[in-house]
Amino acid sequence: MNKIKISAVVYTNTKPFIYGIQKSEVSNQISLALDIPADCALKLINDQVDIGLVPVAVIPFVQGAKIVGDYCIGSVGAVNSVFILSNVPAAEIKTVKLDPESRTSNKLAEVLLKFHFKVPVEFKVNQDEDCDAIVLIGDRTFARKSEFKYAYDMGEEWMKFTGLPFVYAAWVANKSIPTPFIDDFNAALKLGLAQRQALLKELPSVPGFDLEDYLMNKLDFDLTSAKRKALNLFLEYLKEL
Ligand SMILES: C=C(O[C@@H]1C=C(C(=O)O)C=C[C@H]1O)C(=O)O
Repeated sequence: MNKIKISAVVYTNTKPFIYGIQKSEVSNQISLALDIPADCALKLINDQVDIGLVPVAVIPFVQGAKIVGDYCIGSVGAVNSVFILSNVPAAEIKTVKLDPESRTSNKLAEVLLKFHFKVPVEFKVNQDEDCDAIVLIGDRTFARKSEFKYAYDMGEEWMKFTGLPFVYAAWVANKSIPTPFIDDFNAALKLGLAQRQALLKELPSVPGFDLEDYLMNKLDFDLTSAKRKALNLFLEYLKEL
């Protein structure tokens, strides 16, 4: 049988899922690549993979997109790895440099600055530009908050704005995948989440960053109905940008 091709996020936030997959039989049916989120998105859109842990902002661009399984990369309030970092308060931000590795959080920054902070801002993709603020996600944010006067945690700001949790990335298929595979895959994800303490013992510590709090408390992996509601609301806001 052909293997199911999967692209998953290379950051620490996805390690519980990878741990569960590697410890499960289903790994024999998978060809797994670890990519930055922007590349997970590209691979799923271009049909180079069958399933991706993709930034939710790209779901409208995936033909035949179907969310699979019961898990995601999400948070209920602060996530501690998705930031607008700045030396001026939000009200004074005029230019923001986007994170080339991100697709969701770049758009979340646009939504929050326009509808929550209500400041008109110019967004730059050129990494050489000098800006008032930057969007930064993933492991590159670990222990970097204190370098800036203001660190807006976008999970926390979204919660203040909408009263809802948030979904950054979801497992999305671009074609019909056999249900028995999805069931086994979902069970592997669940196993990995249940074994986060064992995983933490294997991960190198990060000075100035509480990895246990991040994986056990800040990240919230259950794709609940409140998170699905938040996802639909976020996709609606994207149409208003
Ligand atoms: C919580 C995070 O969620 C992520 C943010 C993403 C994005 O902004 O496009 C995509 C995948 C996730 O890795 C993070 O990377 O810190």
